[in-house]
Amino acid sequence: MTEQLFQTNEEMQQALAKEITKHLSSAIRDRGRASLVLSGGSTPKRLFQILADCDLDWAKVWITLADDRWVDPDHKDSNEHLVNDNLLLNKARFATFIGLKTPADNPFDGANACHQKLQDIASQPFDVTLLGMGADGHTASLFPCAEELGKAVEGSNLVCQGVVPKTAPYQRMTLTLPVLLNSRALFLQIAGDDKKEVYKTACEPGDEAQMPIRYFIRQKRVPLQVYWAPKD
Ligand SMILES: O=C1O[C@H](COP(=O)(O)O)[C@@H](O)[C@H](O)[C@H]1O
Repeated sequence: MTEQLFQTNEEMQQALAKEITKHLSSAIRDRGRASLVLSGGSTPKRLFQILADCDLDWAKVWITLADDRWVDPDHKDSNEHLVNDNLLLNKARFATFIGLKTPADNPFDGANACHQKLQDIASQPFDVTLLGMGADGHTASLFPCAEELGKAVEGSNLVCQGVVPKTAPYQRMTLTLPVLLNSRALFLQIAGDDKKEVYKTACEPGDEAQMPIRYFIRQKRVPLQVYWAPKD
């Protein structure tokens, strides 16, 4: 695991964009294509805007989400909406985006169709996975105390799992822990002093199910690269 602390939020966003682009470029060079798994929330918006202008053969890049709220893709709280509005523009408009939302009424009914859509992503293991973290220690939509957490971290035949958080609004779809860890590079992007404290607590001993980010901090499969900066 590595930790990088930046003086400003912009420095972090620029550094992370450079690092992600480097991994995607190597993947394209070595395997002819690349895959990128993104998180939503407020923290990565600027990163997406920077990435949208990065020089990369975006037509060879497949993008999906670590999780999304089960709302229409044009809803203001949809992670798909965030990606559409901030990343899939300019140079990055040639990328192939596969969202998690389906027309089903809820993520449980939508799980099979979502699983099928994700089979189309052209490069697995994922080349880059970007995680965020909530104030309750959730990451992706692996929420503490959610009934579905056990299934989502143990994995099954499905790559995704419907979740009803007890600590946040909206039903969600999340990629499962084994699928998220099936990545060549894994980044955790967090901003603000409050999140730094949550992260410090997560690094201490304690139940993983209480702070699911611990599954990623403690695993040995792929080094977790932590990027932190003030909110600005
Ligand atoms: O609910 C979510 O929140 C987390 C963190 O969001 P932020 O606003 O604190 O940056 C995010 O990682 C996750 O993808 C999203 O669904």
